[in-house]
Amino acid sequence: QDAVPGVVTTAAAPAAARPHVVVLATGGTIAGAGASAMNSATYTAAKVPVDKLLAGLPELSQVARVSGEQVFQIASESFTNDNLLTLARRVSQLVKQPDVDGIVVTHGTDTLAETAYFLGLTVHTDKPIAVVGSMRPGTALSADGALNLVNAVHVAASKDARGKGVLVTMNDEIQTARDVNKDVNIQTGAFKSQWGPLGMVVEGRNYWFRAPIKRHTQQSEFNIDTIERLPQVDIVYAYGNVQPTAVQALVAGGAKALIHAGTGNGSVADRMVQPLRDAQAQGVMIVRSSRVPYGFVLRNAEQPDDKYDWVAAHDMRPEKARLLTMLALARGASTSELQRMFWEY
Ligand SMILES: NC(=O)C[C@H](N)C(=O)O
Repeated sequence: QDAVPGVVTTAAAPAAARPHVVVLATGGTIAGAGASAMNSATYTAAKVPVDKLLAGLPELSQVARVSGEQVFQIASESFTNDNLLTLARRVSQLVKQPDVDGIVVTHGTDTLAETAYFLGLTVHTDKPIAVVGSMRPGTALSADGALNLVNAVHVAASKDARGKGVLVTMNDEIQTARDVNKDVNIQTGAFKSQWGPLGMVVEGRNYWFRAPIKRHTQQSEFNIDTIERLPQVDIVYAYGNVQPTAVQALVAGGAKALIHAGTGNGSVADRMVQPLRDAQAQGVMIVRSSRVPYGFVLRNAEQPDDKYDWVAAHDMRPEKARLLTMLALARGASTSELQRMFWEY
């Protein structure tokens, strides 16, 4: 292939010189199987073991030396904090090995963006980490997992992906873990970022158009190697006629912080303000995010954050705000430190 400035392909390298990529499999639809080829949405996730997934893709050997590890075999809606810690610790161990050049994590798409963001916040490396899933099981017509996985291995094997943090490779796009979210619950073009993808991966070449600006991996103040536990942080959802029942139950259940998924610009219903302040009086940090997927929550707009000592989650979706807040609390961060983190990560 002709050289293209800023573009790297690994496809032509001799076998011994090919980069070593470890595929850590966690389950999801990319390891799913349905009853018939017509079942694109009705199937069982987390069925196919990683060895079988890799054996079904001889194309991978053109891209990298690939080894697989089955870390979990679960649908990603069932991911827990313990799963996050176990996975991040394994990634952190592997990236320290000189014989490992990049990591791929195969994952269900439901919480893929959360795990990818968590890895980007906690694993210190400049080696590429590509998180990938599929919207259709491998048994379906036009299954998307095979190409998504080949693309992920290619990105993880690429020198030009180094230092860009954790990347998500779905539907030929390369997205930064921080910005990407699952925004469509059916269809292969499900992952979107309101700030746009970083680039595309097409036929074994990466095409980059931008780079992440926020702190991640090597510049992160969080480090999985020193995190023992994650404190309980929960989410309360806003809607018409909302009542304080959920807030009170979550506080009673031991929440150390609550992410309020408000309406509009992180708005809080008048009858919810006092219950949230009562929770705060019991030591629970309050973070204002929004159930609206795009835009961002402005500090002191809609609610007086300075006066109440509340934190604005900026453009973080509630579920990602939960992850940053857990990591902040694990470090004993104050509300002003957590606010700084929302601007920086
Ligand atoms: N497409 C998928 O992977 C969805 C599945 N529920 C999962 O997250 O495991």
